[in-house]
Amino acid sequence: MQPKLNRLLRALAREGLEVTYDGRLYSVRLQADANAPPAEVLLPPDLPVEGKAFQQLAHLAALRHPSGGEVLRVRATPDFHPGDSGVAIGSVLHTRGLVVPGAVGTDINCGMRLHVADLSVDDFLARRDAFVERMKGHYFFGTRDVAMSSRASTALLRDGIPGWLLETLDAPLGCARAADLKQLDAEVERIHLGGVLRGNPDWAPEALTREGVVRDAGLATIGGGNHFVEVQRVEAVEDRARAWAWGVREGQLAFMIHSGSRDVGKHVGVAWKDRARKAWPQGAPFPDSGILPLADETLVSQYLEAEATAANYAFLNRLLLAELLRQTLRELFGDVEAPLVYDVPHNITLPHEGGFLARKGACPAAAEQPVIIPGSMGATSFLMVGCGDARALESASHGAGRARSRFSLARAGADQSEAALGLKGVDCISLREERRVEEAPAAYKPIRPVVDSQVEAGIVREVARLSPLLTFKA
Ligand SMILES: Nc1nc2c(ncn2[C@@H]2O[C@H](COP(=O)(O)O)[C@@H](O)[C@H]2O)c(=O)[nH]1
Ligand SMILES: [Mn+2]
Ligand SMILES: [Mn+2]
Repeated sequence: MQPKLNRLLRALAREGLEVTYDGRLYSVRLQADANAPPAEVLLPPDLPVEGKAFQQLAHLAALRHPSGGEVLRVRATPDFHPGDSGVAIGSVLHTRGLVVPGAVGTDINCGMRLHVADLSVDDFLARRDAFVERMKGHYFFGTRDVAMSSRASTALLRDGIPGWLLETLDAPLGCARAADLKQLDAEVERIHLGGVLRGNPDWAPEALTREGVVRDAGLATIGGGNHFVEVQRVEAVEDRARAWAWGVREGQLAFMIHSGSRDVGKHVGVAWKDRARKAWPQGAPFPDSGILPLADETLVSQYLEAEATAANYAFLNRLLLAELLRQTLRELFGDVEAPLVYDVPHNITLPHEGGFLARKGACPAAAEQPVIIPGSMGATSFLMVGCGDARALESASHGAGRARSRFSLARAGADQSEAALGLKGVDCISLREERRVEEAPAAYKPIRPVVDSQVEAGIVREVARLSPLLTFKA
């Protein structure tokens, strides 16, 4: 065993974790809790890991509620790294009789959306500057028009994209032309879960359902940090039959969108963190991790409804980010279609085998399902297909995963040269200069071993590779 790995295992043991590693899969448990199910992490030996992420995962597996319910299994994907709110990114949690709002967090239904367009890179680059200026207007300067009626907004929060479409087809309100809405209708089946979870507008900020026209709750905005909209080229196709069926061909332009539920997710996530604390049985000690499950049946179903409400909002947020892009393509390049390949959430709780599966930064990877795995703004991204691997809880990584913190990259004295940050040739469009540094390719793990380890484990298969041309970061 490598000395570095030995050191890590010894350090984890000193911190109270029981850890084994077979060169592929870690098994982690709190020494103090032999009854908790061991959490598994799929991680090749050459990828960086932080002890803190193992701590967070072991605590997640050891969660219990005094009134009952249980954690059945915990698994983590190879993009696994520590999370800011106590739950490691890449965690997948299978429970029965309880749900854990913190295991999804506040960016409910953060997810990836992929479109392709029959436009050559040369034609696109010839008008790159005009494209960038228009998209900056849409994404950064709020010149967009995404107002919608409170009726449409209420329908969205309750019935997702199909509900929103039904209302909007009657009264488009400038956010999409009637012809575009027909296309959106045809594309609903390429949104995970058909773009709908059963929500309830009462859980959303009040301004969204008040009579009149809703103008802003972060709708059609990318959001900060590692969220992005990226123009890519379909570099290579590995599975030609499947790519063909999904409308993907080598040489096409692609558009990848990474964003979530903006103000609505925050509203729901923060409110339920508070509720979980208030609902914790009096006198019972709080878990060391500070992560609180809900076990009361009514609270569980109310939380899931609130989460669904925010998830519906996120589906529309990504859809509108894509609509602004398609509109701009048409303005600049004529009748270019940019059909949807797939839209998939990676922060969400869904029913699973009589219980619940909460993913925080993990992509659903059921058999035959498209899986989107971005690398970084300087690395390859992947379109994969899921294999439905039960051991991996039908989940794949949702990216490469952070290897270095924003702080370590941006701190005074850090080498911020293009070469050190991997920024050579990267076209990053942002109003904040610090984003280029914080989000540089060097911030992320190498994507190849992340993807290969999952192919070898039978979790996903490769369909196509996408290389970045330019990336919008807010
Ligand atoms: N293709 C790009 N991928 C990127 C970029 N910035 C981040 N990333 C990848 O996305 C995931 C997102 O992680 P999340 O935890 O915020 O959901 C991350 O692990 C990176 O691999 C980018 O600009 N382009
Ligand atoms: Mn997010
Ligand atoms: Mn995300």
